[in-house]
Amino acid sequence: MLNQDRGKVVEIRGLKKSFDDNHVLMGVDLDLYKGENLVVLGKSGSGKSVLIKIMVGLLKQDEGSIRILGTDTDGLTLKELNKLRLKIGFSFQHSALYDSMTVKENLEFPLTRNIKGLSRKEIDKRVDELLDAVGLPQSVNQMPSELSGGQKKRIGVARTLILNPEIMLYDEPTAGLDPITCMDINKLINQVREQFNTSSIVITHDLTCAKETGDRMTVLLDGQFKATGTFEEVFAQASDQRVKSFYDYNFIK
Ligand SMILES: Nc1ncnc2c1ncn2[C@@H]1O[C@H](COP(=O)(O)OP(=O)(O)OP(=O)(O)O)[C@@H](O)[C@H]1O
Repeated sequence: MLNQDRGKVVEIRGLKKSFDDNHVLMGVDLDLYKGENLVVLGKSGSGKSVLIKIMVGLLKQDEGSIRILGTDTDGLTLKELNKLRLKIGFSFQHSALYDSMTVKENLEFPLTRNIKGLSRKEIDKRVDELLDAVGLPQSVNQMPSELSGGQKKRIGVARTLILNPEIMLYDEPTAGLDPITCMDINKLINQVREQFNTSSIVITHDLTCAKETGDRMTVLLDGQFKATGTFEEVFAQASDQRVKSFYDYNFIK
């Protein structure tokens, strides 16, 4: 079945955001379909993180509407917004693990904070499931400082998944990693989609990551999406010279 036939989990229309004279988003439309990985490409400073932060309510848009899992975010009370947020997993660029906690404690933290009354056995089971899913069961008692960059990303993904989100937002998942580890993380993103039935937005400027993980991609340029489609549609048929040059800089021909 085509992803488009499964319905939308995110629908953004006419999103605008400026910081004084810095007009970052200037009328952005975005659809995320159930079960797809959508890649948002854009150079540094183009507004990718601002878009994601608005989606999870960390920033407020100036104009435009956001519909997530059938709910319009505008006008929600804080309680309603927090409930919706639990269905969105935000995997931060720098993993955002707590340095003073073990891997197990890092994973338990969002679980016990958001779901009351879980037994010790249930918590341990969920932590074990997630560590297995990201291939790091042996790291359960390690401290973040003992993990490699790629391992930290995996634990960050496990921690994001622990609340069973329907939507995953990956912010620069391969930033700062060597090419082999990037490949592993790309595989993990695809595996997470299959195993946890998530729909995902992957924010990146890594074209290999985009090609490996994206069913569709869209390029953020000058505050708007300039091209949307499959990797081939966006880059082979690009009419915008800046979209083309984005490709040329990433791939040595
Ligand atoms: N809270 C803020 N206050 C003022 N300006 C901001 C704020 N957050 C972001 N900006 C500005 O918005 C623009 C887009 O920033 P953003 O972090 O979204 O870029 P990005 O595309 O994610 O870049 P990168 O790939 O480097 O992370 C930048 O010019 C940045 O300075």
